[in-house]
Amino acid sequence: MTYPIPIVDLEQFNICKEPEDVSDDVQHQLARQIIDAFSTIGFVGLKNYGFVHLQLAALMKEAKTFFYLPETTKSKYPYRFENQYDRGGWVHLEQESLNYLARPGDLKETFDIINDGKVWPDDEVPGFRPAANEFSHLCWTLSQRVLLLIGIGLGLEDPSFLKNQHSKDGVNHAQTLRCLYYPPLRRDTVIKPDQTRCGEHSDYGSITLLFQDEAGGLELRTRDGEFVPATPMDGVVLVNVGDLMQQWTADKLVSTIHRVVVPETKLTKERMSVAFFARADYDCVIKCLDGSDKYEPITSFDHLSMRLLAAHGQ
Ligand SMILES: O=C(O)CCC(=O)C(=O)O
Ligand SMILES: [Fe+2]
Repeated sequence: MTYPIPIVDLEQFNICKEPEDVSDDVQHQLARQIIDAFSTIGFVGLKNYGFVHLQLAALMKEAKTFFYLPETTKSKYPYRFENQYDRGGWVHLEQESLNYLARPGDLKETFDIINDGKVWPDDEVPGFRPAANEFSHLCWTLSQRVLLLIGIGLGLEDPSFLKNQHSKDGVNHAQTLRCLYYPPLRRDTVIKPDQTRCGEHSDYGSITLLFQDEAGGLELRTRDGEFVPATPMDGVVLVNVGDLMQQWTADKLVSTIHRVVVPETKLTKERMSVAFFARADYDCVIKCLDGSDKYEPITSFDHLSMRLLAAHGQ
């Protein structure tokens, strides 16, 4: 089977290059490729995007050190969603169902980081915070590049409009870095009906950058309704459209359902991934860019709150 996701080479416009040094032709060509992918399958694979896997390996190592800690230690850092300024932390196994129609919960643990988090396991894993902050910064920079290409590709009057709604910091910034750990399953583990590593869902925000290790298991649903594997490729980051971007573009760009299945073999292999969710600033009102009223305007914060509460069974 051919790989279901188009791969785009970002070498000429990677994050080490200044946009003003890159010709309009190159930018428009890349923008077209991104829009083609985002308006059909909803995912693109980027290679040569400008940072190496050293930083990813460093973050995964620190995150694993955290996930390997005893439950009693990890529960000192529980996931909270108090308000827009105070959320993040550790989600335990089976706590969250990304497919919120299916309970029981997903066979995964996560650690979410927002606003440099208030909750950090600095005593136990001192290298986690610096590795995550460095990685988050690189991801934000890359997400800005992709948002600029979307603005160019959509022919917006101000091509920077979308990227300028995604601040790096400040009270309204909403970017989240999530480390996901899928523990090994024992041969005698009872997997409950409908239970999987990560339930089928579409992402909530604007775009997601997804870095996977080599374990595999990610699948996405094509327009024919069939799930196909999105096997990890060395040096490729997957970028996909979230629901709020679909709404913003009045369905020109599409968010695609995906999931992580329990492998049929190698059950005892662990899996790790890192997702960076680029979300519009909390106070940004999302109104259809084409001027239509296809969707009611909603703030980025209201949309996110609704989706997070559903995933946590509330
Ligand atoms: O772990 C993965 O590969 C997918 C995670 C995911 O889809 C998500 O967190 O939204
Ligand atoms: Fe996802």
